[in-house]
Amino acid sequence: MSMAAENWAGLGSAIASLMFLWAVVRQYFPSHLDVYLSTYTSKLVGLVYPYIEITFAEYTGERLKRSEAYTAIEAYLGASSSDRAKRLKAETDRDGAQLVLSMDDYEEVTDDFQGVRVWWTSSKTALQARSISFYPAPDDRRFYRLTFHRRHRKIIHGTYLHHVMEKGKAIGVGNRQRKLYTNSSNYDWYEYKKRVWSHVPFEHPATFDTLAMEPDRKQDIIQDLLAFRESKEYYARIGKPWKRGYLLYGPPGTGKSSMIAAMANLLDYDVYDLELTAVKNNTALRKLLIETTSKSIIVLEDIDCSLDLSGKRKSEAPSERGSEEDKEKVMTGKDKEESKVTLSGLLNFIDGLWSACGGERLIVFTTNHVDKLDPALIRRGRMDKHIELSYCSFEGFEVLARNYLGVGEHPLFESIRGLMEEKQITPADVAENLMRKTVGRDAKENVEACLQSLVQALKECGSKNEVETAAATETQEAKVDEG
Ligand SMILES: Nc1ncnc2c1ncn2[C@@H]1O[C@H](COP(=O)(O)OP(=O)(O)OP(=O)(O)O)[C@@H](O)[C@H]1O
Ligand SMILES: [Mg+2]
Repeated sequence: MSMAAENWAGLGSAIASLMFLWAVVRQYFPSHLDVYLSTYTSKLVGLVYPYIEITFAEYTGERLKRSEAYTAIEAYLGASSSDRAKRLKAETDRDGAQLVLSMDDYEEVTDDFQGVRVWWTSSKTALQARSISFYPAPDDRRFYRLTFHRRHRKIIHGTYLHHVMEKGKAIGVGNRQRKLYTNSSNYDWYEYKKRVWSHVPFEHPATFDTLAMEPDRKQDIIQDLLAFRESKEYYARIGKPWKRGYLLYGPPGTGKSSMIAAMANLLDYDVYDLELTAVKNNTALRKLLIETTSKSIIVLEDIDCSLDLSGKRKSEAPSERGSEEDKEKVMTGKDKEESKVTLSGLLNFIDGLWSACGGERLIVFTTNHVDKLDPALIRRGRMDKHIELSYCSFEGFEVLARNYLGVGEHPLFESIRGLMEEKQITPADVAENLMRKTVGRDAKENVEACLQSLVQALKECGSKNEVETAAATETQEAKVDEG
């Protein structure tokens, strides 16, 4: 089969050369005859050349977006051809973090699938010089061409192409460098459009193992996240967009941001850090959401500070289902100049009205003052899981001691347990005390010094009762002021 196929392929290229000659000659024909001629030539070629070709161009349509099919084929061929193709090209990925191999231009590789042989070639056509354009364009149009015998048409259309896409996408996901996106406006000249998100590689090292938290709660969150990731069919069946909202609340330094990084590392997701105060209005907010990709966590940190979302809507707008106008009115408060994102805009954002474009997104809010948020914002269905991150417990301390000092027990642990029961200290403060004190000191001495410093810090901390009384007085005073 292979020899015969090679012969046919040779014949194919001879015919292609003839066609090229023909194309040159044809220019001198009157145009109405030209249409007939092209139809008959393709029919003639079809009779003697039993191969079918499919072309996958790198850019389609308005050339704004790289074709997904092309990217998947590139990854598929890159992985499967690297030991077969004679010429490969190596490029660093966009962040320069790793080398990606792919077939060089004009290279051909064969692929066998369920007993069927196909040929892939990579090629490019040079673009004609453009008139002066605002956006610089690349000089070439690249494409992959798949050639196969027409008797295999069914298997190629039915299963092979699907196999290539699935495999290519999986390889692409495995290869990718995860990213941390932020919403600042900048132009990306190479993608010919204004990008709403800019990104850097995401390299936060926090994991659930390094997070100080009670083991049961930690396990519960991990299970919840993993279940979410595997629930594509489930969400489709119950008719909900495949997304889940998390509200993380608690005092500063209790690990909210660290937990988000741990979530991203656990699920292998990208992170979109949405700075709400930099978003001009609801339309801009929608655009941002549309531009997010799946397998990502969209984070809104310190939501109580980002906007005046402090439950005013409740007192001014009579019901949660108040008219759109009511909602708009309330949120465009004092900061008109800075951001005109309204509460209803934000609610729509969360409800995923605009997330028709694929699923698998987590939305995470963090706040220090959960009581200040509008209940509509954090009701179940919007923020499905509420997680309180609080002062460090002894169990939390044990995690930190293992991480920072590599010790699971020590004579000082007992007094630390006692102190922790009555004092309030944040995990951030505990962590700070457990940081290595001096370089070169012997490990045992260092452990001792760190734990002593923690004991000292605990002694200086406010006791739980004192802190609670102070907080209550503060709230009381605030209420009197408002009154
Ligand atoms: N639960 C925790 N487990 C491990 N480390 C923690 C934890 N909480 C805080 N830390 C340490 O303290 C530092 C600050 O924590 P983080 O930024 O996560 O706090 P936060 O809750 O987001 O605070 P803020 O409300 O001010 O944003 C982290 O770099 C981390 O090292
Ligand atoms: Mg934080």
